[in-house]
Amino acid sequence: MTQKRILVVDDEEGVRQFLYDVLTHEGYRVETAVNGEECSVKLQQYKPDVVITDIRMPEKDGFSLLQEIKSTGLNTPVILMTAFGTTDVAIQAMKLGAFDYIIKPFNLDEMIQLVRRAVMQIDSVAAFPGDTGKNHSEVNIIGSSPVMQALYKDIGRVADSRATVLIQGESGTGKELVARAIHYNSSRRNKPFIKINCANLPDNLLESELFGYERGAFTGATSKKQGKFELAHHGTIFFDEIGEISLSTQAKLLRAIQEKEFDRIGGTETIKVDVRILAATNRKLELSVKEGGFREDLFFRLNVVNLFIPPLRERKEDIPSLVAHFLTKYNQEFNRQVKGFSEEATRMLMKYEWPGNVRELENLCERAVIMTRGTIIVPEDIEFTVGEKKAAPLFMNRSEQNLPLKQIVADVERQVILKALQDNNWCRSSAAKSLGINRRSLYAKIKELGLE
Ligand SMILES: Nc1ncnc2c1ncn2[C@@H]1O[C@H](COP(=O)(O)OP(=O)(O)OP(=O)(O)O)[C@@H](O)[C@H]1O
Repeated sequence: MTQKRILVVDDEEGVRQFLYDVLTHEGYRVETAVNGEECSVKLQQYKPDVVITDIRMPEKDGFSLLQEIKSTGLNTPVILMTAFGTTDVAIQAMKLGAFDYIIKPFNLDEMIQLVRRAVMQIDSVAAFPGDTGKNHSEVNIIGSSPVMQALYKDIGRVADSRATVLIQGESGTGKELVARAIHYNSSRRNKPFIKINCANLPDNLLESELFGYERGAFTGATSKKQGKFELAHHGTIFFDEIGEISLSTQAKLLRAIQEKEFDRIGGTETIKVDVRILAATNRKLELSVKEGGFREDLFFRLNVVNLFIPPLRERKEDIPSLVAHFLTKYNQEFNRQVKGFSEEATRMLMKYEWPGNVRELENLCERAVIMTRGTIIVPEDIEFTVGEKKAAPLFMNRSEQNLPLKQIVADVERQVILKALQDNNWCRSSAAKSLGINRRSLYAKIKELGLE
């Protein structure tokens, strides 16, 4: 077997030397380059089987190098190294066709395994479309746990394909965020991303939402209406809670997906569309298929690629970065300067099981930013939706703090409204109903209290 050649590119001498020693010891022929320019020259001269390159380098960085290699049609696997494992870097790396990326400081065995895999797959590396545009991701997915890193890689891999993706995960794990990340990292990014929530909509309404209708199609159809399928032309349509649709709508949806065409309700003309389909569910759809509640053929159509987002309790190491992200977000929104959680409060966050996942954590942070008196959030400011610790009634806390009555009332209103919105899945009309006020009053309160 011929000795495989590895080219290591890094502007840091220590890293070059280290990889040189380790990989030579593993039996590879190793060559090094100090920057992207030198690498370009060595690619020609040396024809490496695998390239390992740092991302951040002056002038020509790892991404440019990767693009250069891909644009010449070479199948050489490129392993990117970075000290910053952000979502964007991960998605971009995989999207541009990196074999993999590794976060510094890395573990020796991890790198050796990676190189072995790259060498083994030299001739079968998947070719990725070389989108040279900048990353338009408008989606900030936080979390650097191994499972989330793997997810970013998958997003990068599937983004630019037309493949239908089924995103599975418990409620509040970030399925919609992932759907948006796929759209904004695809070539459809400048076209519409249309979401349709399949839950809570009766059949006829869902169908008219999806396919639109002609004037006079039914009582009340006073003018023609375009459906979401038409509106999403050239873009992406995202079916949230797909597991909730009835068997009869499933049949119509299957036709639209399969044939890429449909009829408006009451219409005679067949409309052709080009849409990318993404769907999400917090149910085990496989189970619904078995039980006869979900069509197997539709399931297979949707489940071309399956992405699973693990619940937050299985990736608690992501909590600190999520908390930091939400504190920044809500400090800005409510013009507060909350610095963080006290030690005890942090312990509570890490101990809790998060049945409502990231959404629950976000709501907790939002509420805590609003409610805390100081700049550090203490256990009293924390209220879990389910379990652990129930905060003392807010009114008691506030009145004991000698605050002006107006502020106490506003704080209480804020808390009660937030809770009602949360309990009603952020549906304002249901929240208004549960609060016993009309929708308009709720809107006015939301505005007045800065909860928009
Ligand atoms: N990894 C993450 N980083 C930052 N924000 C997140 C993350 N995951 C979820 N969120 C936030 O949590 C909230 C819930 O996320 P999202 O709506 O995407 O969840 P979901 O799984 O689609 O929920 P559901 O099943 O209830 O529709 C959103 O406000 C989203 O921005």
